[in-house]
Amino acid sequence: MNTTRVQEVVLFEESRDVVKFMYPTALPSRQLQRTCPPNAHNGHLLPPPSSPPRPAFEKIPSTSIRVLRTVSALRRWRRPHTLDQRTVALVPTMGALHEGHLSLIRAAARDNHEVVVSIYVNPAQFGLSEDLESYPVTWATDTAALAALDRELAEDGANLGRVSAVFAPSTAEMYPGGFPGQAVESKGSFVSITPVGEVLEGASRPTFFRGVATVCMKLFNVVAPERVYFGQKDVQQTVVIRSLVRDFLMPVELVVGPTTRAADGLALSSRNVYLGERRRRVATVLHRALKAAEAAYLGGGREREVVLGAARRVAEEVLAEQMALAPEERVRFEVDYLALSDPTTMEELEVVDPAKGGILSGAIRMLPVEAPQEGEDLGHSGGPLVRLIDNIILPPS
Ligand SMILES: Nc1ncnc2c1ncn2[C@@H]1O[C@H](COP(=O)(O)OP(=O)(O)OP(=O)(O)O)[C@@H](O)[C@H]1O
Ligand SMILES: CC(C)(CO)[C@@H](O)C(=O)[O-]
Ligand code: BAL
Repeated sequence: MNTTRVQEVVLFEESRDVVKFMYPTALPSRQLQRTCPPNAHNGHLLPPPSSPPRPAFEKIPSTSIRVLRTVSALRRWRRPHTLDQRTVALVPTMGALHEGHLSLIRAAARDNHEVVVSIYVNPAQFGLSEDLESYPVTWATDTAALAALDRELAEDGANLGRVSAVFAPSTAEMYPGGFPGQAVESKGSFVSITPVGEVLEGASRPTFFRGVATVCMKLFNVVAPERVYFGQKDVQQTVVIRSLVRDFLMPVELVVGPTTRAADGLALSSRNVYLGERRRRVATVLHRALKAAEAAYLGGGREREVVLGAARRVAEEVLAEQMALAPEERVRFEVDYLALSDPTTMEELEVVDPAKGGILSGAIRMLPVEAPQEGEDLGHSGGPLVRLIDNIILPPS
């Protein structure tokens, strides 16, 4: 077999995009010269002077953060980092960025040379009757937040990297086979992670984890990150992603960041913008209920009824208080579920094994306000039904 060593020749270099071509060094130098176009100089190939200027790369203004909109542009951007052994982290998001997202990006920048933030509202994870059409899209404020965060990261010498790129593909890029089905029975190329994707959030949103696993598989394939960063706020999603990575032998490390909360305990979430002022005040009920369950566990409770009973009582008390108010003041909500689960499978537990710990989680539906008042802030999109989730980890003792 002919074993030839290769030499890298930089074809062109713009900003951080370097495209390298491989030439066999075993070729005699005259042959090597003939292989190269006539504008080659000292091994570097320069564009001919008459060639039209290449379009500038799209960047977030006043930053070096690249905006990449196609799979091929992302792969082109990625290639030199593989050759240079620079670690790449991916923080997948659906935009409408808040401090929770920024905390994940900070964690990614601490330990990786390059950080890619994806902003993509993935239709496949929205059920047919869910809020795909009204999901907040806030590109201008998102890019401003990333620019400000990038400046902050640059000033902190402890970080290995900064925000390198935003991947903001279209649905045609992400689903080349056509718009993905949102119905349970839709056909298409989907990744299903069961049984963990079928319980709790998966039971309430039957296409949700199929859509999440499918889009994350695509994002991981395109970005080829060494590490991916997800938030504990969506705890079942982290369990699904852990299974995806394990079962499809994906060479990526999953890092889970803690839930960022508002001062009153409400978990930050892009969907909080739907709440409006009246419902925002009551939306802490889920966190308060889970805290009561946590206190029951820390006080020695181990049985499901003891732990979850404490959470249910809080939810019932808050609802009773609200229902005692006039329709123009009150806030109605429904508890979708409160659960005590195994931390690795999300299977519901009858009794917590303190050596393993558990996950307390829940979802509530905040119903649209009754009797809206003149000028009342009803929230984004007129204040539709909002489904909120939250969780607390019961650590092993
Ligand atoms: N409060 C938070 N703290 C830490 N991470 C979070 C928080 N909220 C969201 N994340 C994480 O950010 C990533 C992107 O989430 P996403 O863009 O769906 O935001 P979101 O606020 O969860 O939106 P939604 O309201 O649609 O659930 C996910 O890994 C998610 O877990
Ligand atoms: C992981 C994710 C970006 C996939 O669309 C989404 O589910 C989210 O934002 O949590
Ligand atoms: N944060 C999870 C995305 C979703 O609820 O669709």
